[in-house]
Amino acid sequence: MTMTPQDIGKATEALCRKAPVIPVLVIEDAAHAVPLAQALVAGGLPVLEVTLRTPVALEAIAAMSQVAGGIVGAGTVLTPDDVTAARAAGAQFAVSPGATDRLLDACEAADLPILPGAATATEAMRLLERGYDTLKFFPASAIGGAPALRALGGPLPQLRFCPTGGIDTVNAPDYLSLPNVLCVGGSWVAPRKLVENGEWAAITGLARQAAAL
Ligand SMILES: O=C(O)C(=O)C[C@H](O)[C@H](O)COP(=O)(O)O
Repeated sequence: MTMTPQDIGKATEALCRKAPVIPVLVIEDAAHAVPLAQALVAGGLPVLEVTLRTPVALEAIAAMSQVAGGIVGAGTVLTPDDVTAARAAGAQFAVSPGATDRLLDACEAADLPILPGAATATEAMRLLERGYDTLKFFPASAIGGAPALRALGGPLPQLRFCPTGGIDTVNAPDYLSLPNVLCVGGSWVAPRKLVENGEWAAITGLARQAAAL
């Protein structure tokens, strides 16, 4: 089977509409995976992105995929090999800071919906030309934040975004109020210290706050 970019856009848009925030997770200890996923899902954030930036990321994706109510994807997906590995671990979607044709070919062939990253009008236009209309805007705050994304929506109103990078509870509403934003991504709902200390109830509290944005 091969997913079309249009199928992928429908799938990622549905994921982005499930909650206002997709937690971006950097997991250092596989034992944290399940309780962390349970804590976030309990707080109302079902869609979870595990970055492929640590040695245990794939193991964490596999474990978290068993958590009821969770939809687990892989972040920092850069290459076709990452796509194969993420798929095999049970990831239901992929997120990339950017996009290459090789990466998109691999996701389409593997039936793995992807949120490809764009930071400029040209990058967004290239993705749109290929059929992708639901994108990640990265690194959101550093490239102009909500005003930049609002400005892109002028000439490119058909694109929808999940901005990520430097977003927190304070600036998230600026993004979420834009017509071209479906949800935001961010690591603030799972701070390293709380995860290390196993403070799952506190993480559920942060998730609840994020889910209400
Ligand atoms: O690794 C990736 O592909 C990413 O997705 C990068 C993340 O979007 C940022 O690391 C978000 O991090 P914060 O700025 O801490 O919220």
